[in-house]
Amino acid sequence: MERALKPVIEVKNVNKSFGENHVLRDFSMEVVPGENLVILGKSGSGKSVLIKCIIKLMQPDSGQIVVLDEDINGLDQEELDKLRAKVGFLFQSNALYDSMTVRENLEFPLRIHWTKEEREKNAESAVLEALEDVGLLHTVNMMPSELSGGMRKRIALARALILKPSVILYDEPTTGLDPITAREISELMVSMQKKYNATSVIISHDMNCIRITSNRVIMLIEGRRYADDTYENLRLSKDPKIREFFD
Ligand SMILES: Nc1ncnc2c1ncn2[C@@H]1O[C@H](COP(=O)(O)OP(=O)(O)OP(=O)(O)O)[C@@H](O)[C@H]1O
Repeated sequence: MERALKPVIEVKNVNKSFGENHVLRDFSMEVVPGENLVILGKSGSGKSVLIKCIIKLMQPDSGQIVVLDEDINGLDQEELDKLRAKVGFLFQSNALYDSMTVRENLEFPLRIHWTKEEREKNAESAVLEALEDVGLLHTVNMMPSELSGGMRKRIALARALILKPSVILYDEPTTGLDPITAREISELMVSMQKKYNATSVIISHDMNCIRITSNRVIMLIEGRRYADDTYENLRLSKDPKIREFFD
């Protein structure tokens, strides 16, 4: 019998509370190589808390998280930095530096994770390739303030991809965009996943984005994994809690 693919991310029995607010309740999931997994949940259901725990911007109260074979709880800062080079993160806010050009924004991860020699040799071609990937080569010397919301999102995506991560985490990638731009970004996410053969975890409640990007959807309700299925099967579900997202 063929062995199941080894998960890229394993979240095991994670709990996270803020005072009386029990956000994640014994939450577990596995993400396998090459899939685009969407975490769907209402506002305030704990999606961002989960993704922050995965990248160790936040500490769970209990449970275990393993990313690319590393139990992240046991990592020191240096090991964590190494792991983060393999995990791209697209923030909801884009988190671009307004005082830096597009080129400087894209060089930022290289400054953290590459040596001076590596940067001198490869930074320019990496920046240009990442910009070409997202169709914005001509913006290399522009400031983020000169770009539209959709363009800023593309630049943030280029920056998340520049180190060619094996895992990409997307926090509500289409929030705040008009429907046409949102669709373009969703399609770009799929083509980037194909080009780099990355594994993606996407937090979203944009049903169109989920339809375009997902291979599988986990529904987070009251801190638990309420459903775990394809978009199409969930769309056909008669469960009222699931229907709420589609109707
Ligand atoms: N640092 C924090 N301190 C206290 N409470 C927090 C903190 N971060 C998140 N929370 C709480 O955890 C719950 C889940 O928040 P989270 O941001 O994960 O929601 P979400 O599902 O991502 O929502 P949205 O779709 O609106 O972004 C909320 O009740 C929120 O108030």
